[in-house]
Amino acid sequence: MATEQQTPAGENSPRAVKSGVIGIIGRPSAGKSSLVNRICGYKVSIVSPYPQTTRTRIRGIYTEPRGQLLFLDTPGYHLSEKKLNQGYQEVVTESLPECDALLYIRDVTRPAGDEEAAILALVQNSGLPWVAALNKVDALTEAGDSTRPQADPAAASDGGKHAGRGRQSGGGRPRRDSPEVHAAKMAAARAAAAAAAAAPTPDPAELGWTTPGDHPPAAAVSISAETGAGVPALLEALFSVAPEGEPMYPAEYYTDQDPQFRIAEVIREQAIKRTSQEVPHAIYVDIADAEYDAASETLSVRAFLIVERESQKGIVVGKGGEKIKAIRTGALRQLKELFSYRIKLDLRVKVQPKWRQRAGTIRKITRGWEQ
Ligand SMILES: Nc1nc2c(ncn2[C@@H]2O[C@H](COP(=O)(O)OP(=O)(O)OP(=O)(O)O)[C@@H](O)[C@H]2O)c(=O)[nH]1
Repeated sequence: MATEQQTPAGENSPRAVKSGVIGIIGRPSAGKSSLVNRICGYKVSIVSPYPQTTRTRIRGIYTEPRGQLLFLDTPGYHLSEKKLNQGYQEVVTESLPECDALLYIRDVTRPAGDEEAAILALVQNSGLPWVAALNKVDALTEAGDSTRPQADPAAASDGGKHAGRGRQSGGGRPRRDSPEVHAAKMAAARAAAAAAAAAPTPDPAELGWTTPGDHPPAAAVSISAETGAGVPALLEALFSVAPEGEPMYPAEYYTDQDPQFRIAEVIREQAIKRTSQEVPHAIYVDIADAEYDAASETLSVRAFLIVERESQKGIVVGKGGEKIKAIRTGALRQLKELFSYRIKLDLRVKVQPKWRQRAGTIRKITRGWEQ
């Protein structure tokens, strides 16, 4: 199967001098997924308002002339407040053998409580080199300091998750732009993202950050995953702690997930977004087959949206098939941005009672872990 679309950084196809696995650690909602998506420039983690959406530990890969960074985006949704310390311990312990360095992300808009102290202690006790990112400085700006960089309202509306990519705006049926308009919009978005990234951020000391403990970070950088401010300085720090080495993946990869898994995730995200609250956890996507035709550069995919009950099927199919059509169209729009080749999608809904209790099915939907 063909590889996924090149990242802007991948166009340079550099000879990497640094190659590091960076474990991202931080409280739930600190902005871990937003930052990985911002750095990698493409959607890596799926985003939804429902908890426990992230079923797998998803990696983002960033390649540029300085080298390659592989990010482990640790899911935090499922950790109850009570179990938080224990949960993080497990995440850190599981991740440690794979990591060369840690990136600790702190949300500066939330007061640091015991949980933050516990996470920070784990990071320090890991013995690994680490970098601190003080995130969401744009929110402080919005609170009243006009000397600080303002959030880009366009980026703010989607949490920066679609950075640098053209998006449809407004309600109603989205219109497709002509190639010229699309190119102009992409160029404007890239320029805006570059300006935002270069915007000054406050000194961490101004935010009340003091170097903690006896294993301090290699650097502390204030950033906004949403606007991109401070992200170049953060990358500089991450490359400084990454070991020298050959790249782990080809430069054009931005995730090591299997394309079929990514397609399934995109379809699932669309289904979650477009169905009512009781359905999301009852949905999984099975890719029945996927065949690539090199001549037409087309991947033909047959996929099933699987639900547990007939009533759920009715919801997912919608009146006159409206809902499933919208899910399919929405998924195709996303996939077009993620893959360099064309994707044909045959999408159907199937009832499979109690699929959540079947070991084989569970293995299938969590296979992102096993790659
Ligand atoms: N204002 C502002 N909001 C941000 C920023 N980064 C992330 N957010 C918002 O914070 C919320 C949580 O962001 P995520 O990226 O999902 O956080 P996470 O750490 O991956 O969350 P878990 O997966 O639950 O651990 C979302 O609503 C984001 O839009 C930022 O730099 N500024």
